[in-house]
Amino acid sequence: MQIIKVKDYEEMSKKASDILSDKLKGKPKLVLGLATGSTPEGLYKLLIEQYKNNEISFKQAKTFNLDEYVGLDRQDSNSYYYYMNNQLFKHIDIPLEQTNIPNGIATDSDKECSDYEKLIKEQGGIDIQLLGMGLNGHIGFNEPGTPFTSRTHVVTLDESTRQANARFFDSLDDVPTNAITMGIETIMDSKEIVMLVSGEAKASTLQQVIQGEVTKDVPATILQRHPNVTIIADEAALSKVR
Ligand SMILES: N[C@@H]1[C@@H](O)[C@H](O)[C@@H](COP(=O)(O)O)O[C@@H]1O
Repeated sequence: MQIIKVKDYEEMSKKASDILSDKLKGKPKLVLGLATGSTPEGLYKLLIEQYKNNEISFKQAKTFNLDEYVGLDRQDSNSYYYYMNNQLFKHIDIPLEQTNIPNGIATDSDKECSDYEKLIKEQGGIDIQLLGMGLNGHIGFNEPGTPFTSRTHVVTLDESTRQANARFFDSLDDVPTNAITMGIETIMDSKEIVMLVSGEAKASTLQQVIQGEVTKDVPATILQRHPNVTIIADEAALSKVR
C-alpha cells in the first residue's frame, strides 16, 4: 500500500489527475474504473482541463463505474449516470458507448449484475480503478459486512450511507434504499487501485484502513491485500495515522 500525503483536497485532485493522465498517455486503450461522490469531482475537473489543452484523449478508453442507485433512471439528476455525464463524459471525447454504468432500472437486476461482470472480463479487466471511501469504510456501495468474495450485486444501503448521501437529494426519503455495486472481489481484481480520501470526518476510518486489521466491518481494509494500491489522502484525513 503506497500512501501519498497531500496538503488538501486541491492537491489530492491534482496528484490523482497526474497519475490517471500518465496512465492514459501510456495506454490510450485504458480500461478505467470510475467513482462518484464529492471526492472525485476536483479530479474530473482537472482531467477535463487536460483534455481541453490537448494533453490527453479518452477516444479509445473504456470506463466502468463502480455503482448505481436502484430505481433512478438516467435522466434523474441523482443517478450516477447523470453525475458521470455532467461531471465528465459530456466534456471529453469519450464515445458514450465506451462508458459503462450499471443500469439501476433493469427489470432483471441479477442479470444486470452478471452481464456487468461479463463486460468487464471481455475488456480484459480494469487497468486502474479509482475509489472514494464512505464514512463507514464502504467502497463502491459495499457496506460493512459484505463478503470479500462478492462480485457485482444488489445491496441494501446502510442507514448511515443514506443519511450521508441525503445532501444530494431533496429529502432523506428520496434517497434510494438499494444500489447495484461492483463487489469487493470485482474491485480487488483491478490491476491497480487509486483511492482518494479527504477530510477529517474520514480520519478514524482511514487509520483503520491503513493500520488496522483486515475486517469485513471496514470494507476498505481489504485493500491492504491488493498488490498495487495507492491511497492519496490529505493531511486532515491522515491526521489519525501515527
Ligand atoms: N457509492 C459512493 C462511493 O463510491 C463513494 O466513494 C462514497 C463517498 O462519497 P463522498 O466522496 O461524497 O464522500 O459515497 C457513495 O456512497
